[in-house]
Amino acid sequence: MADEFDANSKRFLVWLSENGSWVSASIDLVDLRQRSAGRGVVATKDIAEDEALFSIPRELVLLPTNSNLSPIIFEAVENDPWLSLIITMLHEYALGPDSRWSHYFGVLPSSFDTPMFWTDGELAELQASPLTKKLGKAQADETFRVKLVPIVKEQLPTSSFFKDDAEILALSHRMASTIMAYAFDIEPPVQEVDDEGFVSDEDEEALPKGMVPMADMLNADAHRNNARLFYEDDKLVMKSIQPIKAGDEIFNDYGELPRSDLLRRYGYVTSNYKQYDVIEIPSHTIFTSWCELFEVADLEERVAYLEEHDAIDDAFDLSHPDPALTQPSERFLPMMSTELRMLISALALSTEEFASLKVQNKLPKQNAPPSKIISKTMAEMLKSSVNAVSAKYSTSLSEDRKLQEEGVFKDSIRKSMALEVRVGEKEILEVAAATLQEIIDDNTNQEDNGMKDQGQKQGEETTEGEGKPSNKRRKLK
Ligand SMILES: C[S@@+](CC[C@H](N)C(=O)[O-])C[C@H]1O[C@@H](n2cnc3c(N)ncnc32)[C@H](O)[C@@H]1O
Repeated sequence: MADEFDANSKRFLVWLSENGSWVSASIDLVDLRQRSAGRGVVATKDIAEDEALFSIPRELVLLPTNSNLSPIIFEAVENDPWLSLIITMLHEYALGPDSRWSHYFGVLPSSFDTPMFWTDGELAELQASPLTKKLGKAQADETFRVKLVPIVKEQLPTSSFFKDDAEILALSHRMASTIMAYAFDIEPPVQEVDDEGFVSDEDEEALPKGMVPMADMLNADAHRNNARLFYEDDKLVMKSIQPIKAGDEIFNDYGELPRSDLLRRYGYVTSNYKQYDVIEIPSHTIFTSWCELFEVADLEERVAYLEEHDAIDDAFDLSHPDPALTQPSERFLPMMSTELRMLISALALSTEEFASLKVQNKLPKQNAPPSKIISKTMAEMLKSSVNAVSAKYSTSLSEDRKLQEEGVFKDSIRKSMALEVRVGEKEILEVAAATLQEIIDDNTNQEDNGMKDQGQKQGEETTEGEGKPSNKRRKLK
């Protein structure tokens, strides 16, 4: 097996050089399967910053416009970058040895560890991770069945290669997953930029997706990024962005992805991405917590107003706190997205304040000090939401940590990755709940002291016991 793996790597490198590419003698394509990383690129000599590592001519990029397929085929999918590239890859794959890219296919994967391909038992180990709702398998099946299958059968010159619809569907998933983990957005030779040197979002969205041989052999590992792809007129050049020592692996940048996204898109996780982890708090959970804790007569009106101002998402991310900060409110603030801050600020307004905001057609100000931005009221509501999300997982963080220590999933890379993802999410939930409790306990918050006095005047309690939302609701001023 090792022989075939190595032979495919060698054939691929020969193919590159025979087709106008250049690969530096200071790097090598190596076998990293021992640490479950497939192939990777390493430095064989010390490399200076800004040194070219390899260059690939633009014609060698596996791209719809570089194939010999008619543009009419791509118009049938409205030139969608994903679908166009899937069609191109299906066609080139079907051509077999007659494809210009056949030796490239020899180093591309035929199976994946992304959750899209997991069994129900493996998926169950993700428990309540929001990742389970993002896989979109049924939707992808539907798109492939409705849009791709008819094109492949009726318009591809290689249609006879495909045995039946099921094979087209399976290969479409394989190509889509390859694109997800390997493709690049291919910048054109000349790109229009605005006065400040930025490409417009529309132009960026419209970029075609393409498979860049060799550039996609680079693995990634959060802060270990030491190379980057540069788009030149006639070629794409990978360059070092810092000095690299002989023997070190060369890493591209896949972005600041939470481990759940790393798993969904690339089928692997490493603890180096822990810093980017997030947990989603669904907006309906926030509204439910709010209504359970407080009387908000005009919740629907507030939600409608915020929706009108595009300030409501289906869910809001919570990320890791800034441990360097000492005040709980200061620490918690960076955990919240601006959108979540906006939402809770708007919900916490009194009826009069909200009415005035509406008259001014504005959203709540976000420039108050942290202790004002996260009042006790908000902390109670957020903590109740965080607890509701935690309760959806079937095991606790300490139980999961024990499972990790015992290595219960050591024979299943997929289950152990699921465990790592859910542990990361539970860690954020735990730290969020603890920090929010600190804010609640912080009696220096003038605003909440005022509200508590008022609440007591009405003969109502605030909260019952440690972290439990009161079942007696409190009026918001
Ligand atoms: C762009 S490809 C990189 C080349 C890939 N290793 C190969 O053998 O084809 C992306 C894939 O590489 C793997 N990968 C990337 N970085 C990794 C890492 N730090 N650890 C383990 N696997 C990694 C994942 O399977 C991912 O889907």
